[in-house]
Amino acid sequence: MLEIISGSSVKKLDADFIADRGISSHRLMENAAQAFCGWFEKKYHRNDKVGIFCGHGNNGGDGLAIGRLLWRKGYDIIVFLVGDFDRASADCRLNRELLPDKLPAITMNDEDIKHMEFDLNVVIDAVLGIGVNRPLEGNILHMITKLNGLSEVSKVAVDIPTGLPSDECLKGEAFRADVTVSFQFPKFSLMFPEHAAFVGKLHVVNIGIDRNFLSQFSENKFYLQKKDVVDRHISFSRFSHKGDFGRVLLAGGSYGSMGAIKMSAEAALRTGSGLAACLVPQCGVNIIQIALPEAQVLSAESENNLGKSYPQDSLKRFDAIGVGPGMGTNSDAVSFLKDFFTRYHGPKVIDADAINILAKEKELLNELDENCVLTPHLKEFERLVGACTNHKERLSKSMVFSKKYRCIVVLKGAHTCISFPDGRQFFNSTGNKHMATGGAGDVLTGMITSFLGQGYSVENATLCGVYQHGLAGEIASVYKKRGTIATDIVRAIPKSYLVLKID
Ligand SMILES: NC(=O)C1=CN([C@@H]2O[C@H](COP(=O)(O)OP(=O)(O)OC[C@H]3O[C@@H](n4cnc5c(N)ncnc54)[C@H](OP(=O)(O)O)[C@@H]3O)[C@@H](O)[C@H]2O)[C@H](O)CC1
Ligand SMILES: [K+]
Repeated sequence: MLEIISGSSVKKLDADFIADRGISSHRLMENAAQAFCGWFEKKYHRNDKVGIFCGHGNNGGDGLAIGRLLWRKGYDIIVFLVGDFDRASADCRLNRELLPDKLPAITMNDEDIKHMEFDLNVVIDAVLGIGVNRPLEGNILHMITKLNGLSEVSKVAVDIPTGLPSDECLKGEAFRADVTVSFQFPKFSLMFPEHAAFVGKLHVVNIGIDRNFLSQFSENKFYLQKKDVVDRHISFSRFSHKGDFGRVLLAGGSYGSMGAIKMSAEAALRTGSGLAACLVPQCGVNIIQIALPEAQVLSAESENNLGKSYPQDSLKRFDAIGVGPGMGTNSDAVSFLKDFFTRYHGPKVIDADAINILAKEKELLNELDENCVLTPHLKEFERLVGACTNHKERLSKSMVFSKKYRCIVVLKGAHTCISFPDGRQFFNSTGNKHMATGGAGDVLTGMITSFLGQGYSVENATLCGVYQHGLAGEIASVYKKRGTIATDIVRAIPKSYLVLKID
């Protein structure tokens, strides 16, 4: 499991690692540069014109080493020196000395920055890394603003885009990367949705600091990747029957919002549930039966919203229940939820309007069962806990909430964060902007509910559900791009199993 460690600890981590392994800091920088180049070579051609913008700290040192290595491999490289090289760090200075004489290196003063026309296909940003300690200004600000304005240029940030603090929210300007190649682990602030436009795609390369070593610096924050979920899946045998794959119920829907519960139930079936049923108000019965013939339908007595009268006794048939999608928040829906909380104490996912009801009726929070899963998007979460000034605050409040109510909070968004009551937070690595579409959350509810019904522990169900939902979104959007809709994500769930090599 890849740790996310705060930037303030990285200096100590580097120093301890170097001392422990008896290597030089220059060697570690060389490892970082090699790892970057290994990634770069797979993406870019030797006839691309590559400009590497280097500052005077170790991030600049990385950039200079990258320049040397790529130049040796035959890339067309120009190095631009941006910063105060009289104050260069030791490894930056050494890498500057190691630059081959024939490799052009141009010192940029403010006039050059203003007037220079860049004829480049690729810009590599190695001006500042995690050492940034104030908003950009002067030369560096002008340089970064100019680079951000270049069009039809591929922009790559080394470790972290220049200007982004590693653990805080951005104040001022930063480099807007298409891709950020971060060393060893993603820096915490790369997980913030406010920074998505600066980070671009995130890629993490290994620079040789092993997991065991990193774990000494653990801050209980983890980056959730493919290898972390594969072993969490249950294998079923050829003798498995419908019951083994779990019976789940999705409760919700209201007049005009029946699609939400249909998508949740369909997602549960595509995730592998042996049986999925929908509990809907009367107006939804025919809709669900026609739209999703594989689902059973249970009807509440009321016409347009779930209400207090519904087939209560049938709840015990289900191995897991997802509640909330399309449910509405009127008084009928509130009385349904209150009744449901008193009757069903099995594994459950609480989403959408069920969360909105919790936000309105705060005393209901005390009825939450230990280990229930809440899946708010950012707005729903703030309705629950109050307005937050930024994502860092949201993340800290979601941890506090999870500990207080002993529940699992899935804070949805780019790098969905899953908080567990023991203080661990997992940040998802899958998914993309094309998943920001109505109904995507209903699909996630169906998937997590399905895994709970299949007998996964709540931890495994949540981590597998979030990871695979993002993966299905990536698969769905390969050709559909911004035309991707939630049912495309549902249809891509089977293929996500193929990618994970799970049958
Ligand atoms: N394990 C790893 O991840 C490794 C990372 N490496 C790389 O090292 C950088 C971090 O290097 P560091 O030297 O600590 O920091 P920076 O390169 O980011 O630069 C720090 C210098 O920048 C000055 N500074 C800070 N803020 C500003 C600003 N807004 N404007 C101008 N200058 C600024 C600061 O000096 P001051 O005295 O002026 O405050 C520093 O001199 C990491 O990101 C990786 O890329 C290693 O290569 C290997 C291991
Ligand atoms: K950088």
